[in-house]
Amino acid sequence: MLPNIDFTSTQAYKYLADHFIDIISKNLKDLFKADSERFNKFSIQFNDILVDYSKNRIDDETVALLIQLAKECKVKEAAEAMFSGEKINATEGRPVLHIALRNRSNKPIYVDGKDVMEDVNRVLQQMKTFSGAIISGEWKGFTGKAITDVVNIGIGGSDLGPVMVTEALRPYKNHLNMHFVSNVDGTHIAEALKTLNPETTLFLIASKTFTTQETMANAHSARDWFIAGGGKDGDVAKHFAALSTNAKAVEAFGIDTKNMFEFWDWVGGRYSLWSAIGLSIVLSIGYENFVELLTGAHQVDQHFLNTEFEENIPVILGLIGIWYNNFFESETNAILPYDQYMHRFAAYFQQGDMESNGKHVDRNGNSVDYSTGPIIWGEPGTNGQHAFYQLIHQGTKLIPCDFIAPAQTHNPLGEHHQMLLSNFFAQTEALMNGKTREEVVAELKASGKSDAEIEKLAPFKEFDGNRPTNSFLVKKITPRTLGSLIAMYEHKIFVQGIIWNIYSFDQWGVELGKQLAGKILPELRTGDEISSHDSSTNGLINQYKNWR
Ligand SMILES: O=P(O)(O)OC[C@H]1O[C@H](O)[C@@H](O)[C@@H](O)[C@@H]1O
Repeated sequence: MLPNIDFTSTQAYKYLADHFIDIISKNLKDLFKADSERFNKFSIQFNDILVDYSKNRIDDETVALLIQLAKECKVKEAAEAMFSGEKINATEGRPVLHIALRNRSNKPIYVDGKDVMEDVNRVLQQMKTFSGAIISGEWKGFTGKAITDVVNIGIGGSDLGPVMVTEALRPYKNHLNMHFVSNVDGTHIAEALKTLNPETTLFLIASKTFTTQETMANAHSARDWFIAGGGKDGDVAKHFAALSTNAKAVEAFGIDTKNMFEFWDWVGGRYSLWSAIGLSIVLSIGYENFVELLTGAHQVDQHFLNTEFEENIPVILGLIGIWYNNFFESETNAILPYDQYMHRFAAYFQQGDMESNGKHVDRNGNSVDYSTGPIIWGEPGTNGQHAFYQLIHQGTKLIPCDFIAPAQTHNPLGEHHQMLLSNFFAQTEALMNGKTREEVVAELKASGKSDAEIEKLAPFKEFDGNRPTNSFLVKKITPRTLGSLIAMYEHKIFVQGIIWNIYSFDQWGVELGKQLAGKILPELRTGDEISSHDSSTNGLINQYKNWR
């Protein structure tokens, strides 16, 4: 059972509310000046990842009170409930066990009396054998040629994780060309198929439920293309595999269940890249590297479960997020990787975080009167600097930012990497220090401006600073460090969901739109004028019919 505590009625929350008044008047710059140990105190190194959270609007007391909050909200007990296979996803009646998928210790984890590790290891072995045959070229297509291209057809959790990881780990990839098709917009699959040859293409139909409209439509179009390209029904087994929890639907689609890579209802879609859904990752970087990814995540799982809160990265990150969300009332959180290969990292955690904690009903079924999950967004640096950083530096909104950068690049090229990292360090420093009126004036004077000009310009060139950031300095982006980074964010989201007293592992909010689209589709099939909706929806549908 998960704890069920209103965090706003805890002692710690009350103390934090008082303490907040004290903190808002403090400037980060001064906090650094006042404490030479600040960086040492507020940074944690975990293997090859250094997490520096010292540039946050916190002091010793803030951290102590936030930790008290986590304790009062029984975060540790909740983590233990998750790790031991309790059905903590109560609205779906399921355990939450992505940690089992990367449980490299193989310590048994029981669900309804059965050790799930047997199933996990069986499917991992199946992925190893299959990927080995495809990568080596031993597996032949219907005309006897080896596979050259792999198309993962899936959406949401069955797409974003595999895309993010295969992109982030491109330096580890083999000769296979990877393609990802998610959107039901026919353009997505049409463009992907343009360059492909049915004789050498393998499709992975990735869907936990195997009922998702977008994925099924794309899968059927892929199958039609395959048949039109000379494949026979009997050849489908050589070119289609399914990654799913729904064996019946896989069979009904015509995919041999021998080519089905199973996972289980205790794996949430947005936490599934560690499962059979990761087959495209395995095909792209090889099984050994996939195991490294799992290992990196497993190490963080152990860290999260066993480390005191003071040194516990996901707990600290989660608490700092709550500090901004519920006291500073910041609404968003930017994720800014200074690594081109990580360009889908923010998109991945848009689903990871917003689908998990974008909930306004607490675990008692009541509407909450406090703010929950933040809006997650971001783009890789330095591109973001030339687009939206203006608002982060000088806008009216407080935007806590996560900066992520590798110390070593996979592409040493002249001074590129040093330039990139100089921007990373400079941005976090600038956001903290800002630029005072005196500094602006001195600079303008030095450039020869008149006093009148200086007076006019100075307000626009001033930066308040005091803008918070977390810095993640990673020795190098490898399968292992990436696995660790992802797991840190996953558990951060967990910590926050526990404190907000919401259910982080269901996603009822995606249902309504799906249901309505299901009702509207038949209306679009006819030429009749539609009048069954509100006037806006009717008007749009009828104009669409006029124009199509
Ligand atoms: O893997 P599936 O079943 O196709 O679901 C794909 C996606 O569908 C919905 O949008 C949600 O339930 C997501 O969490 C899920 O990732």
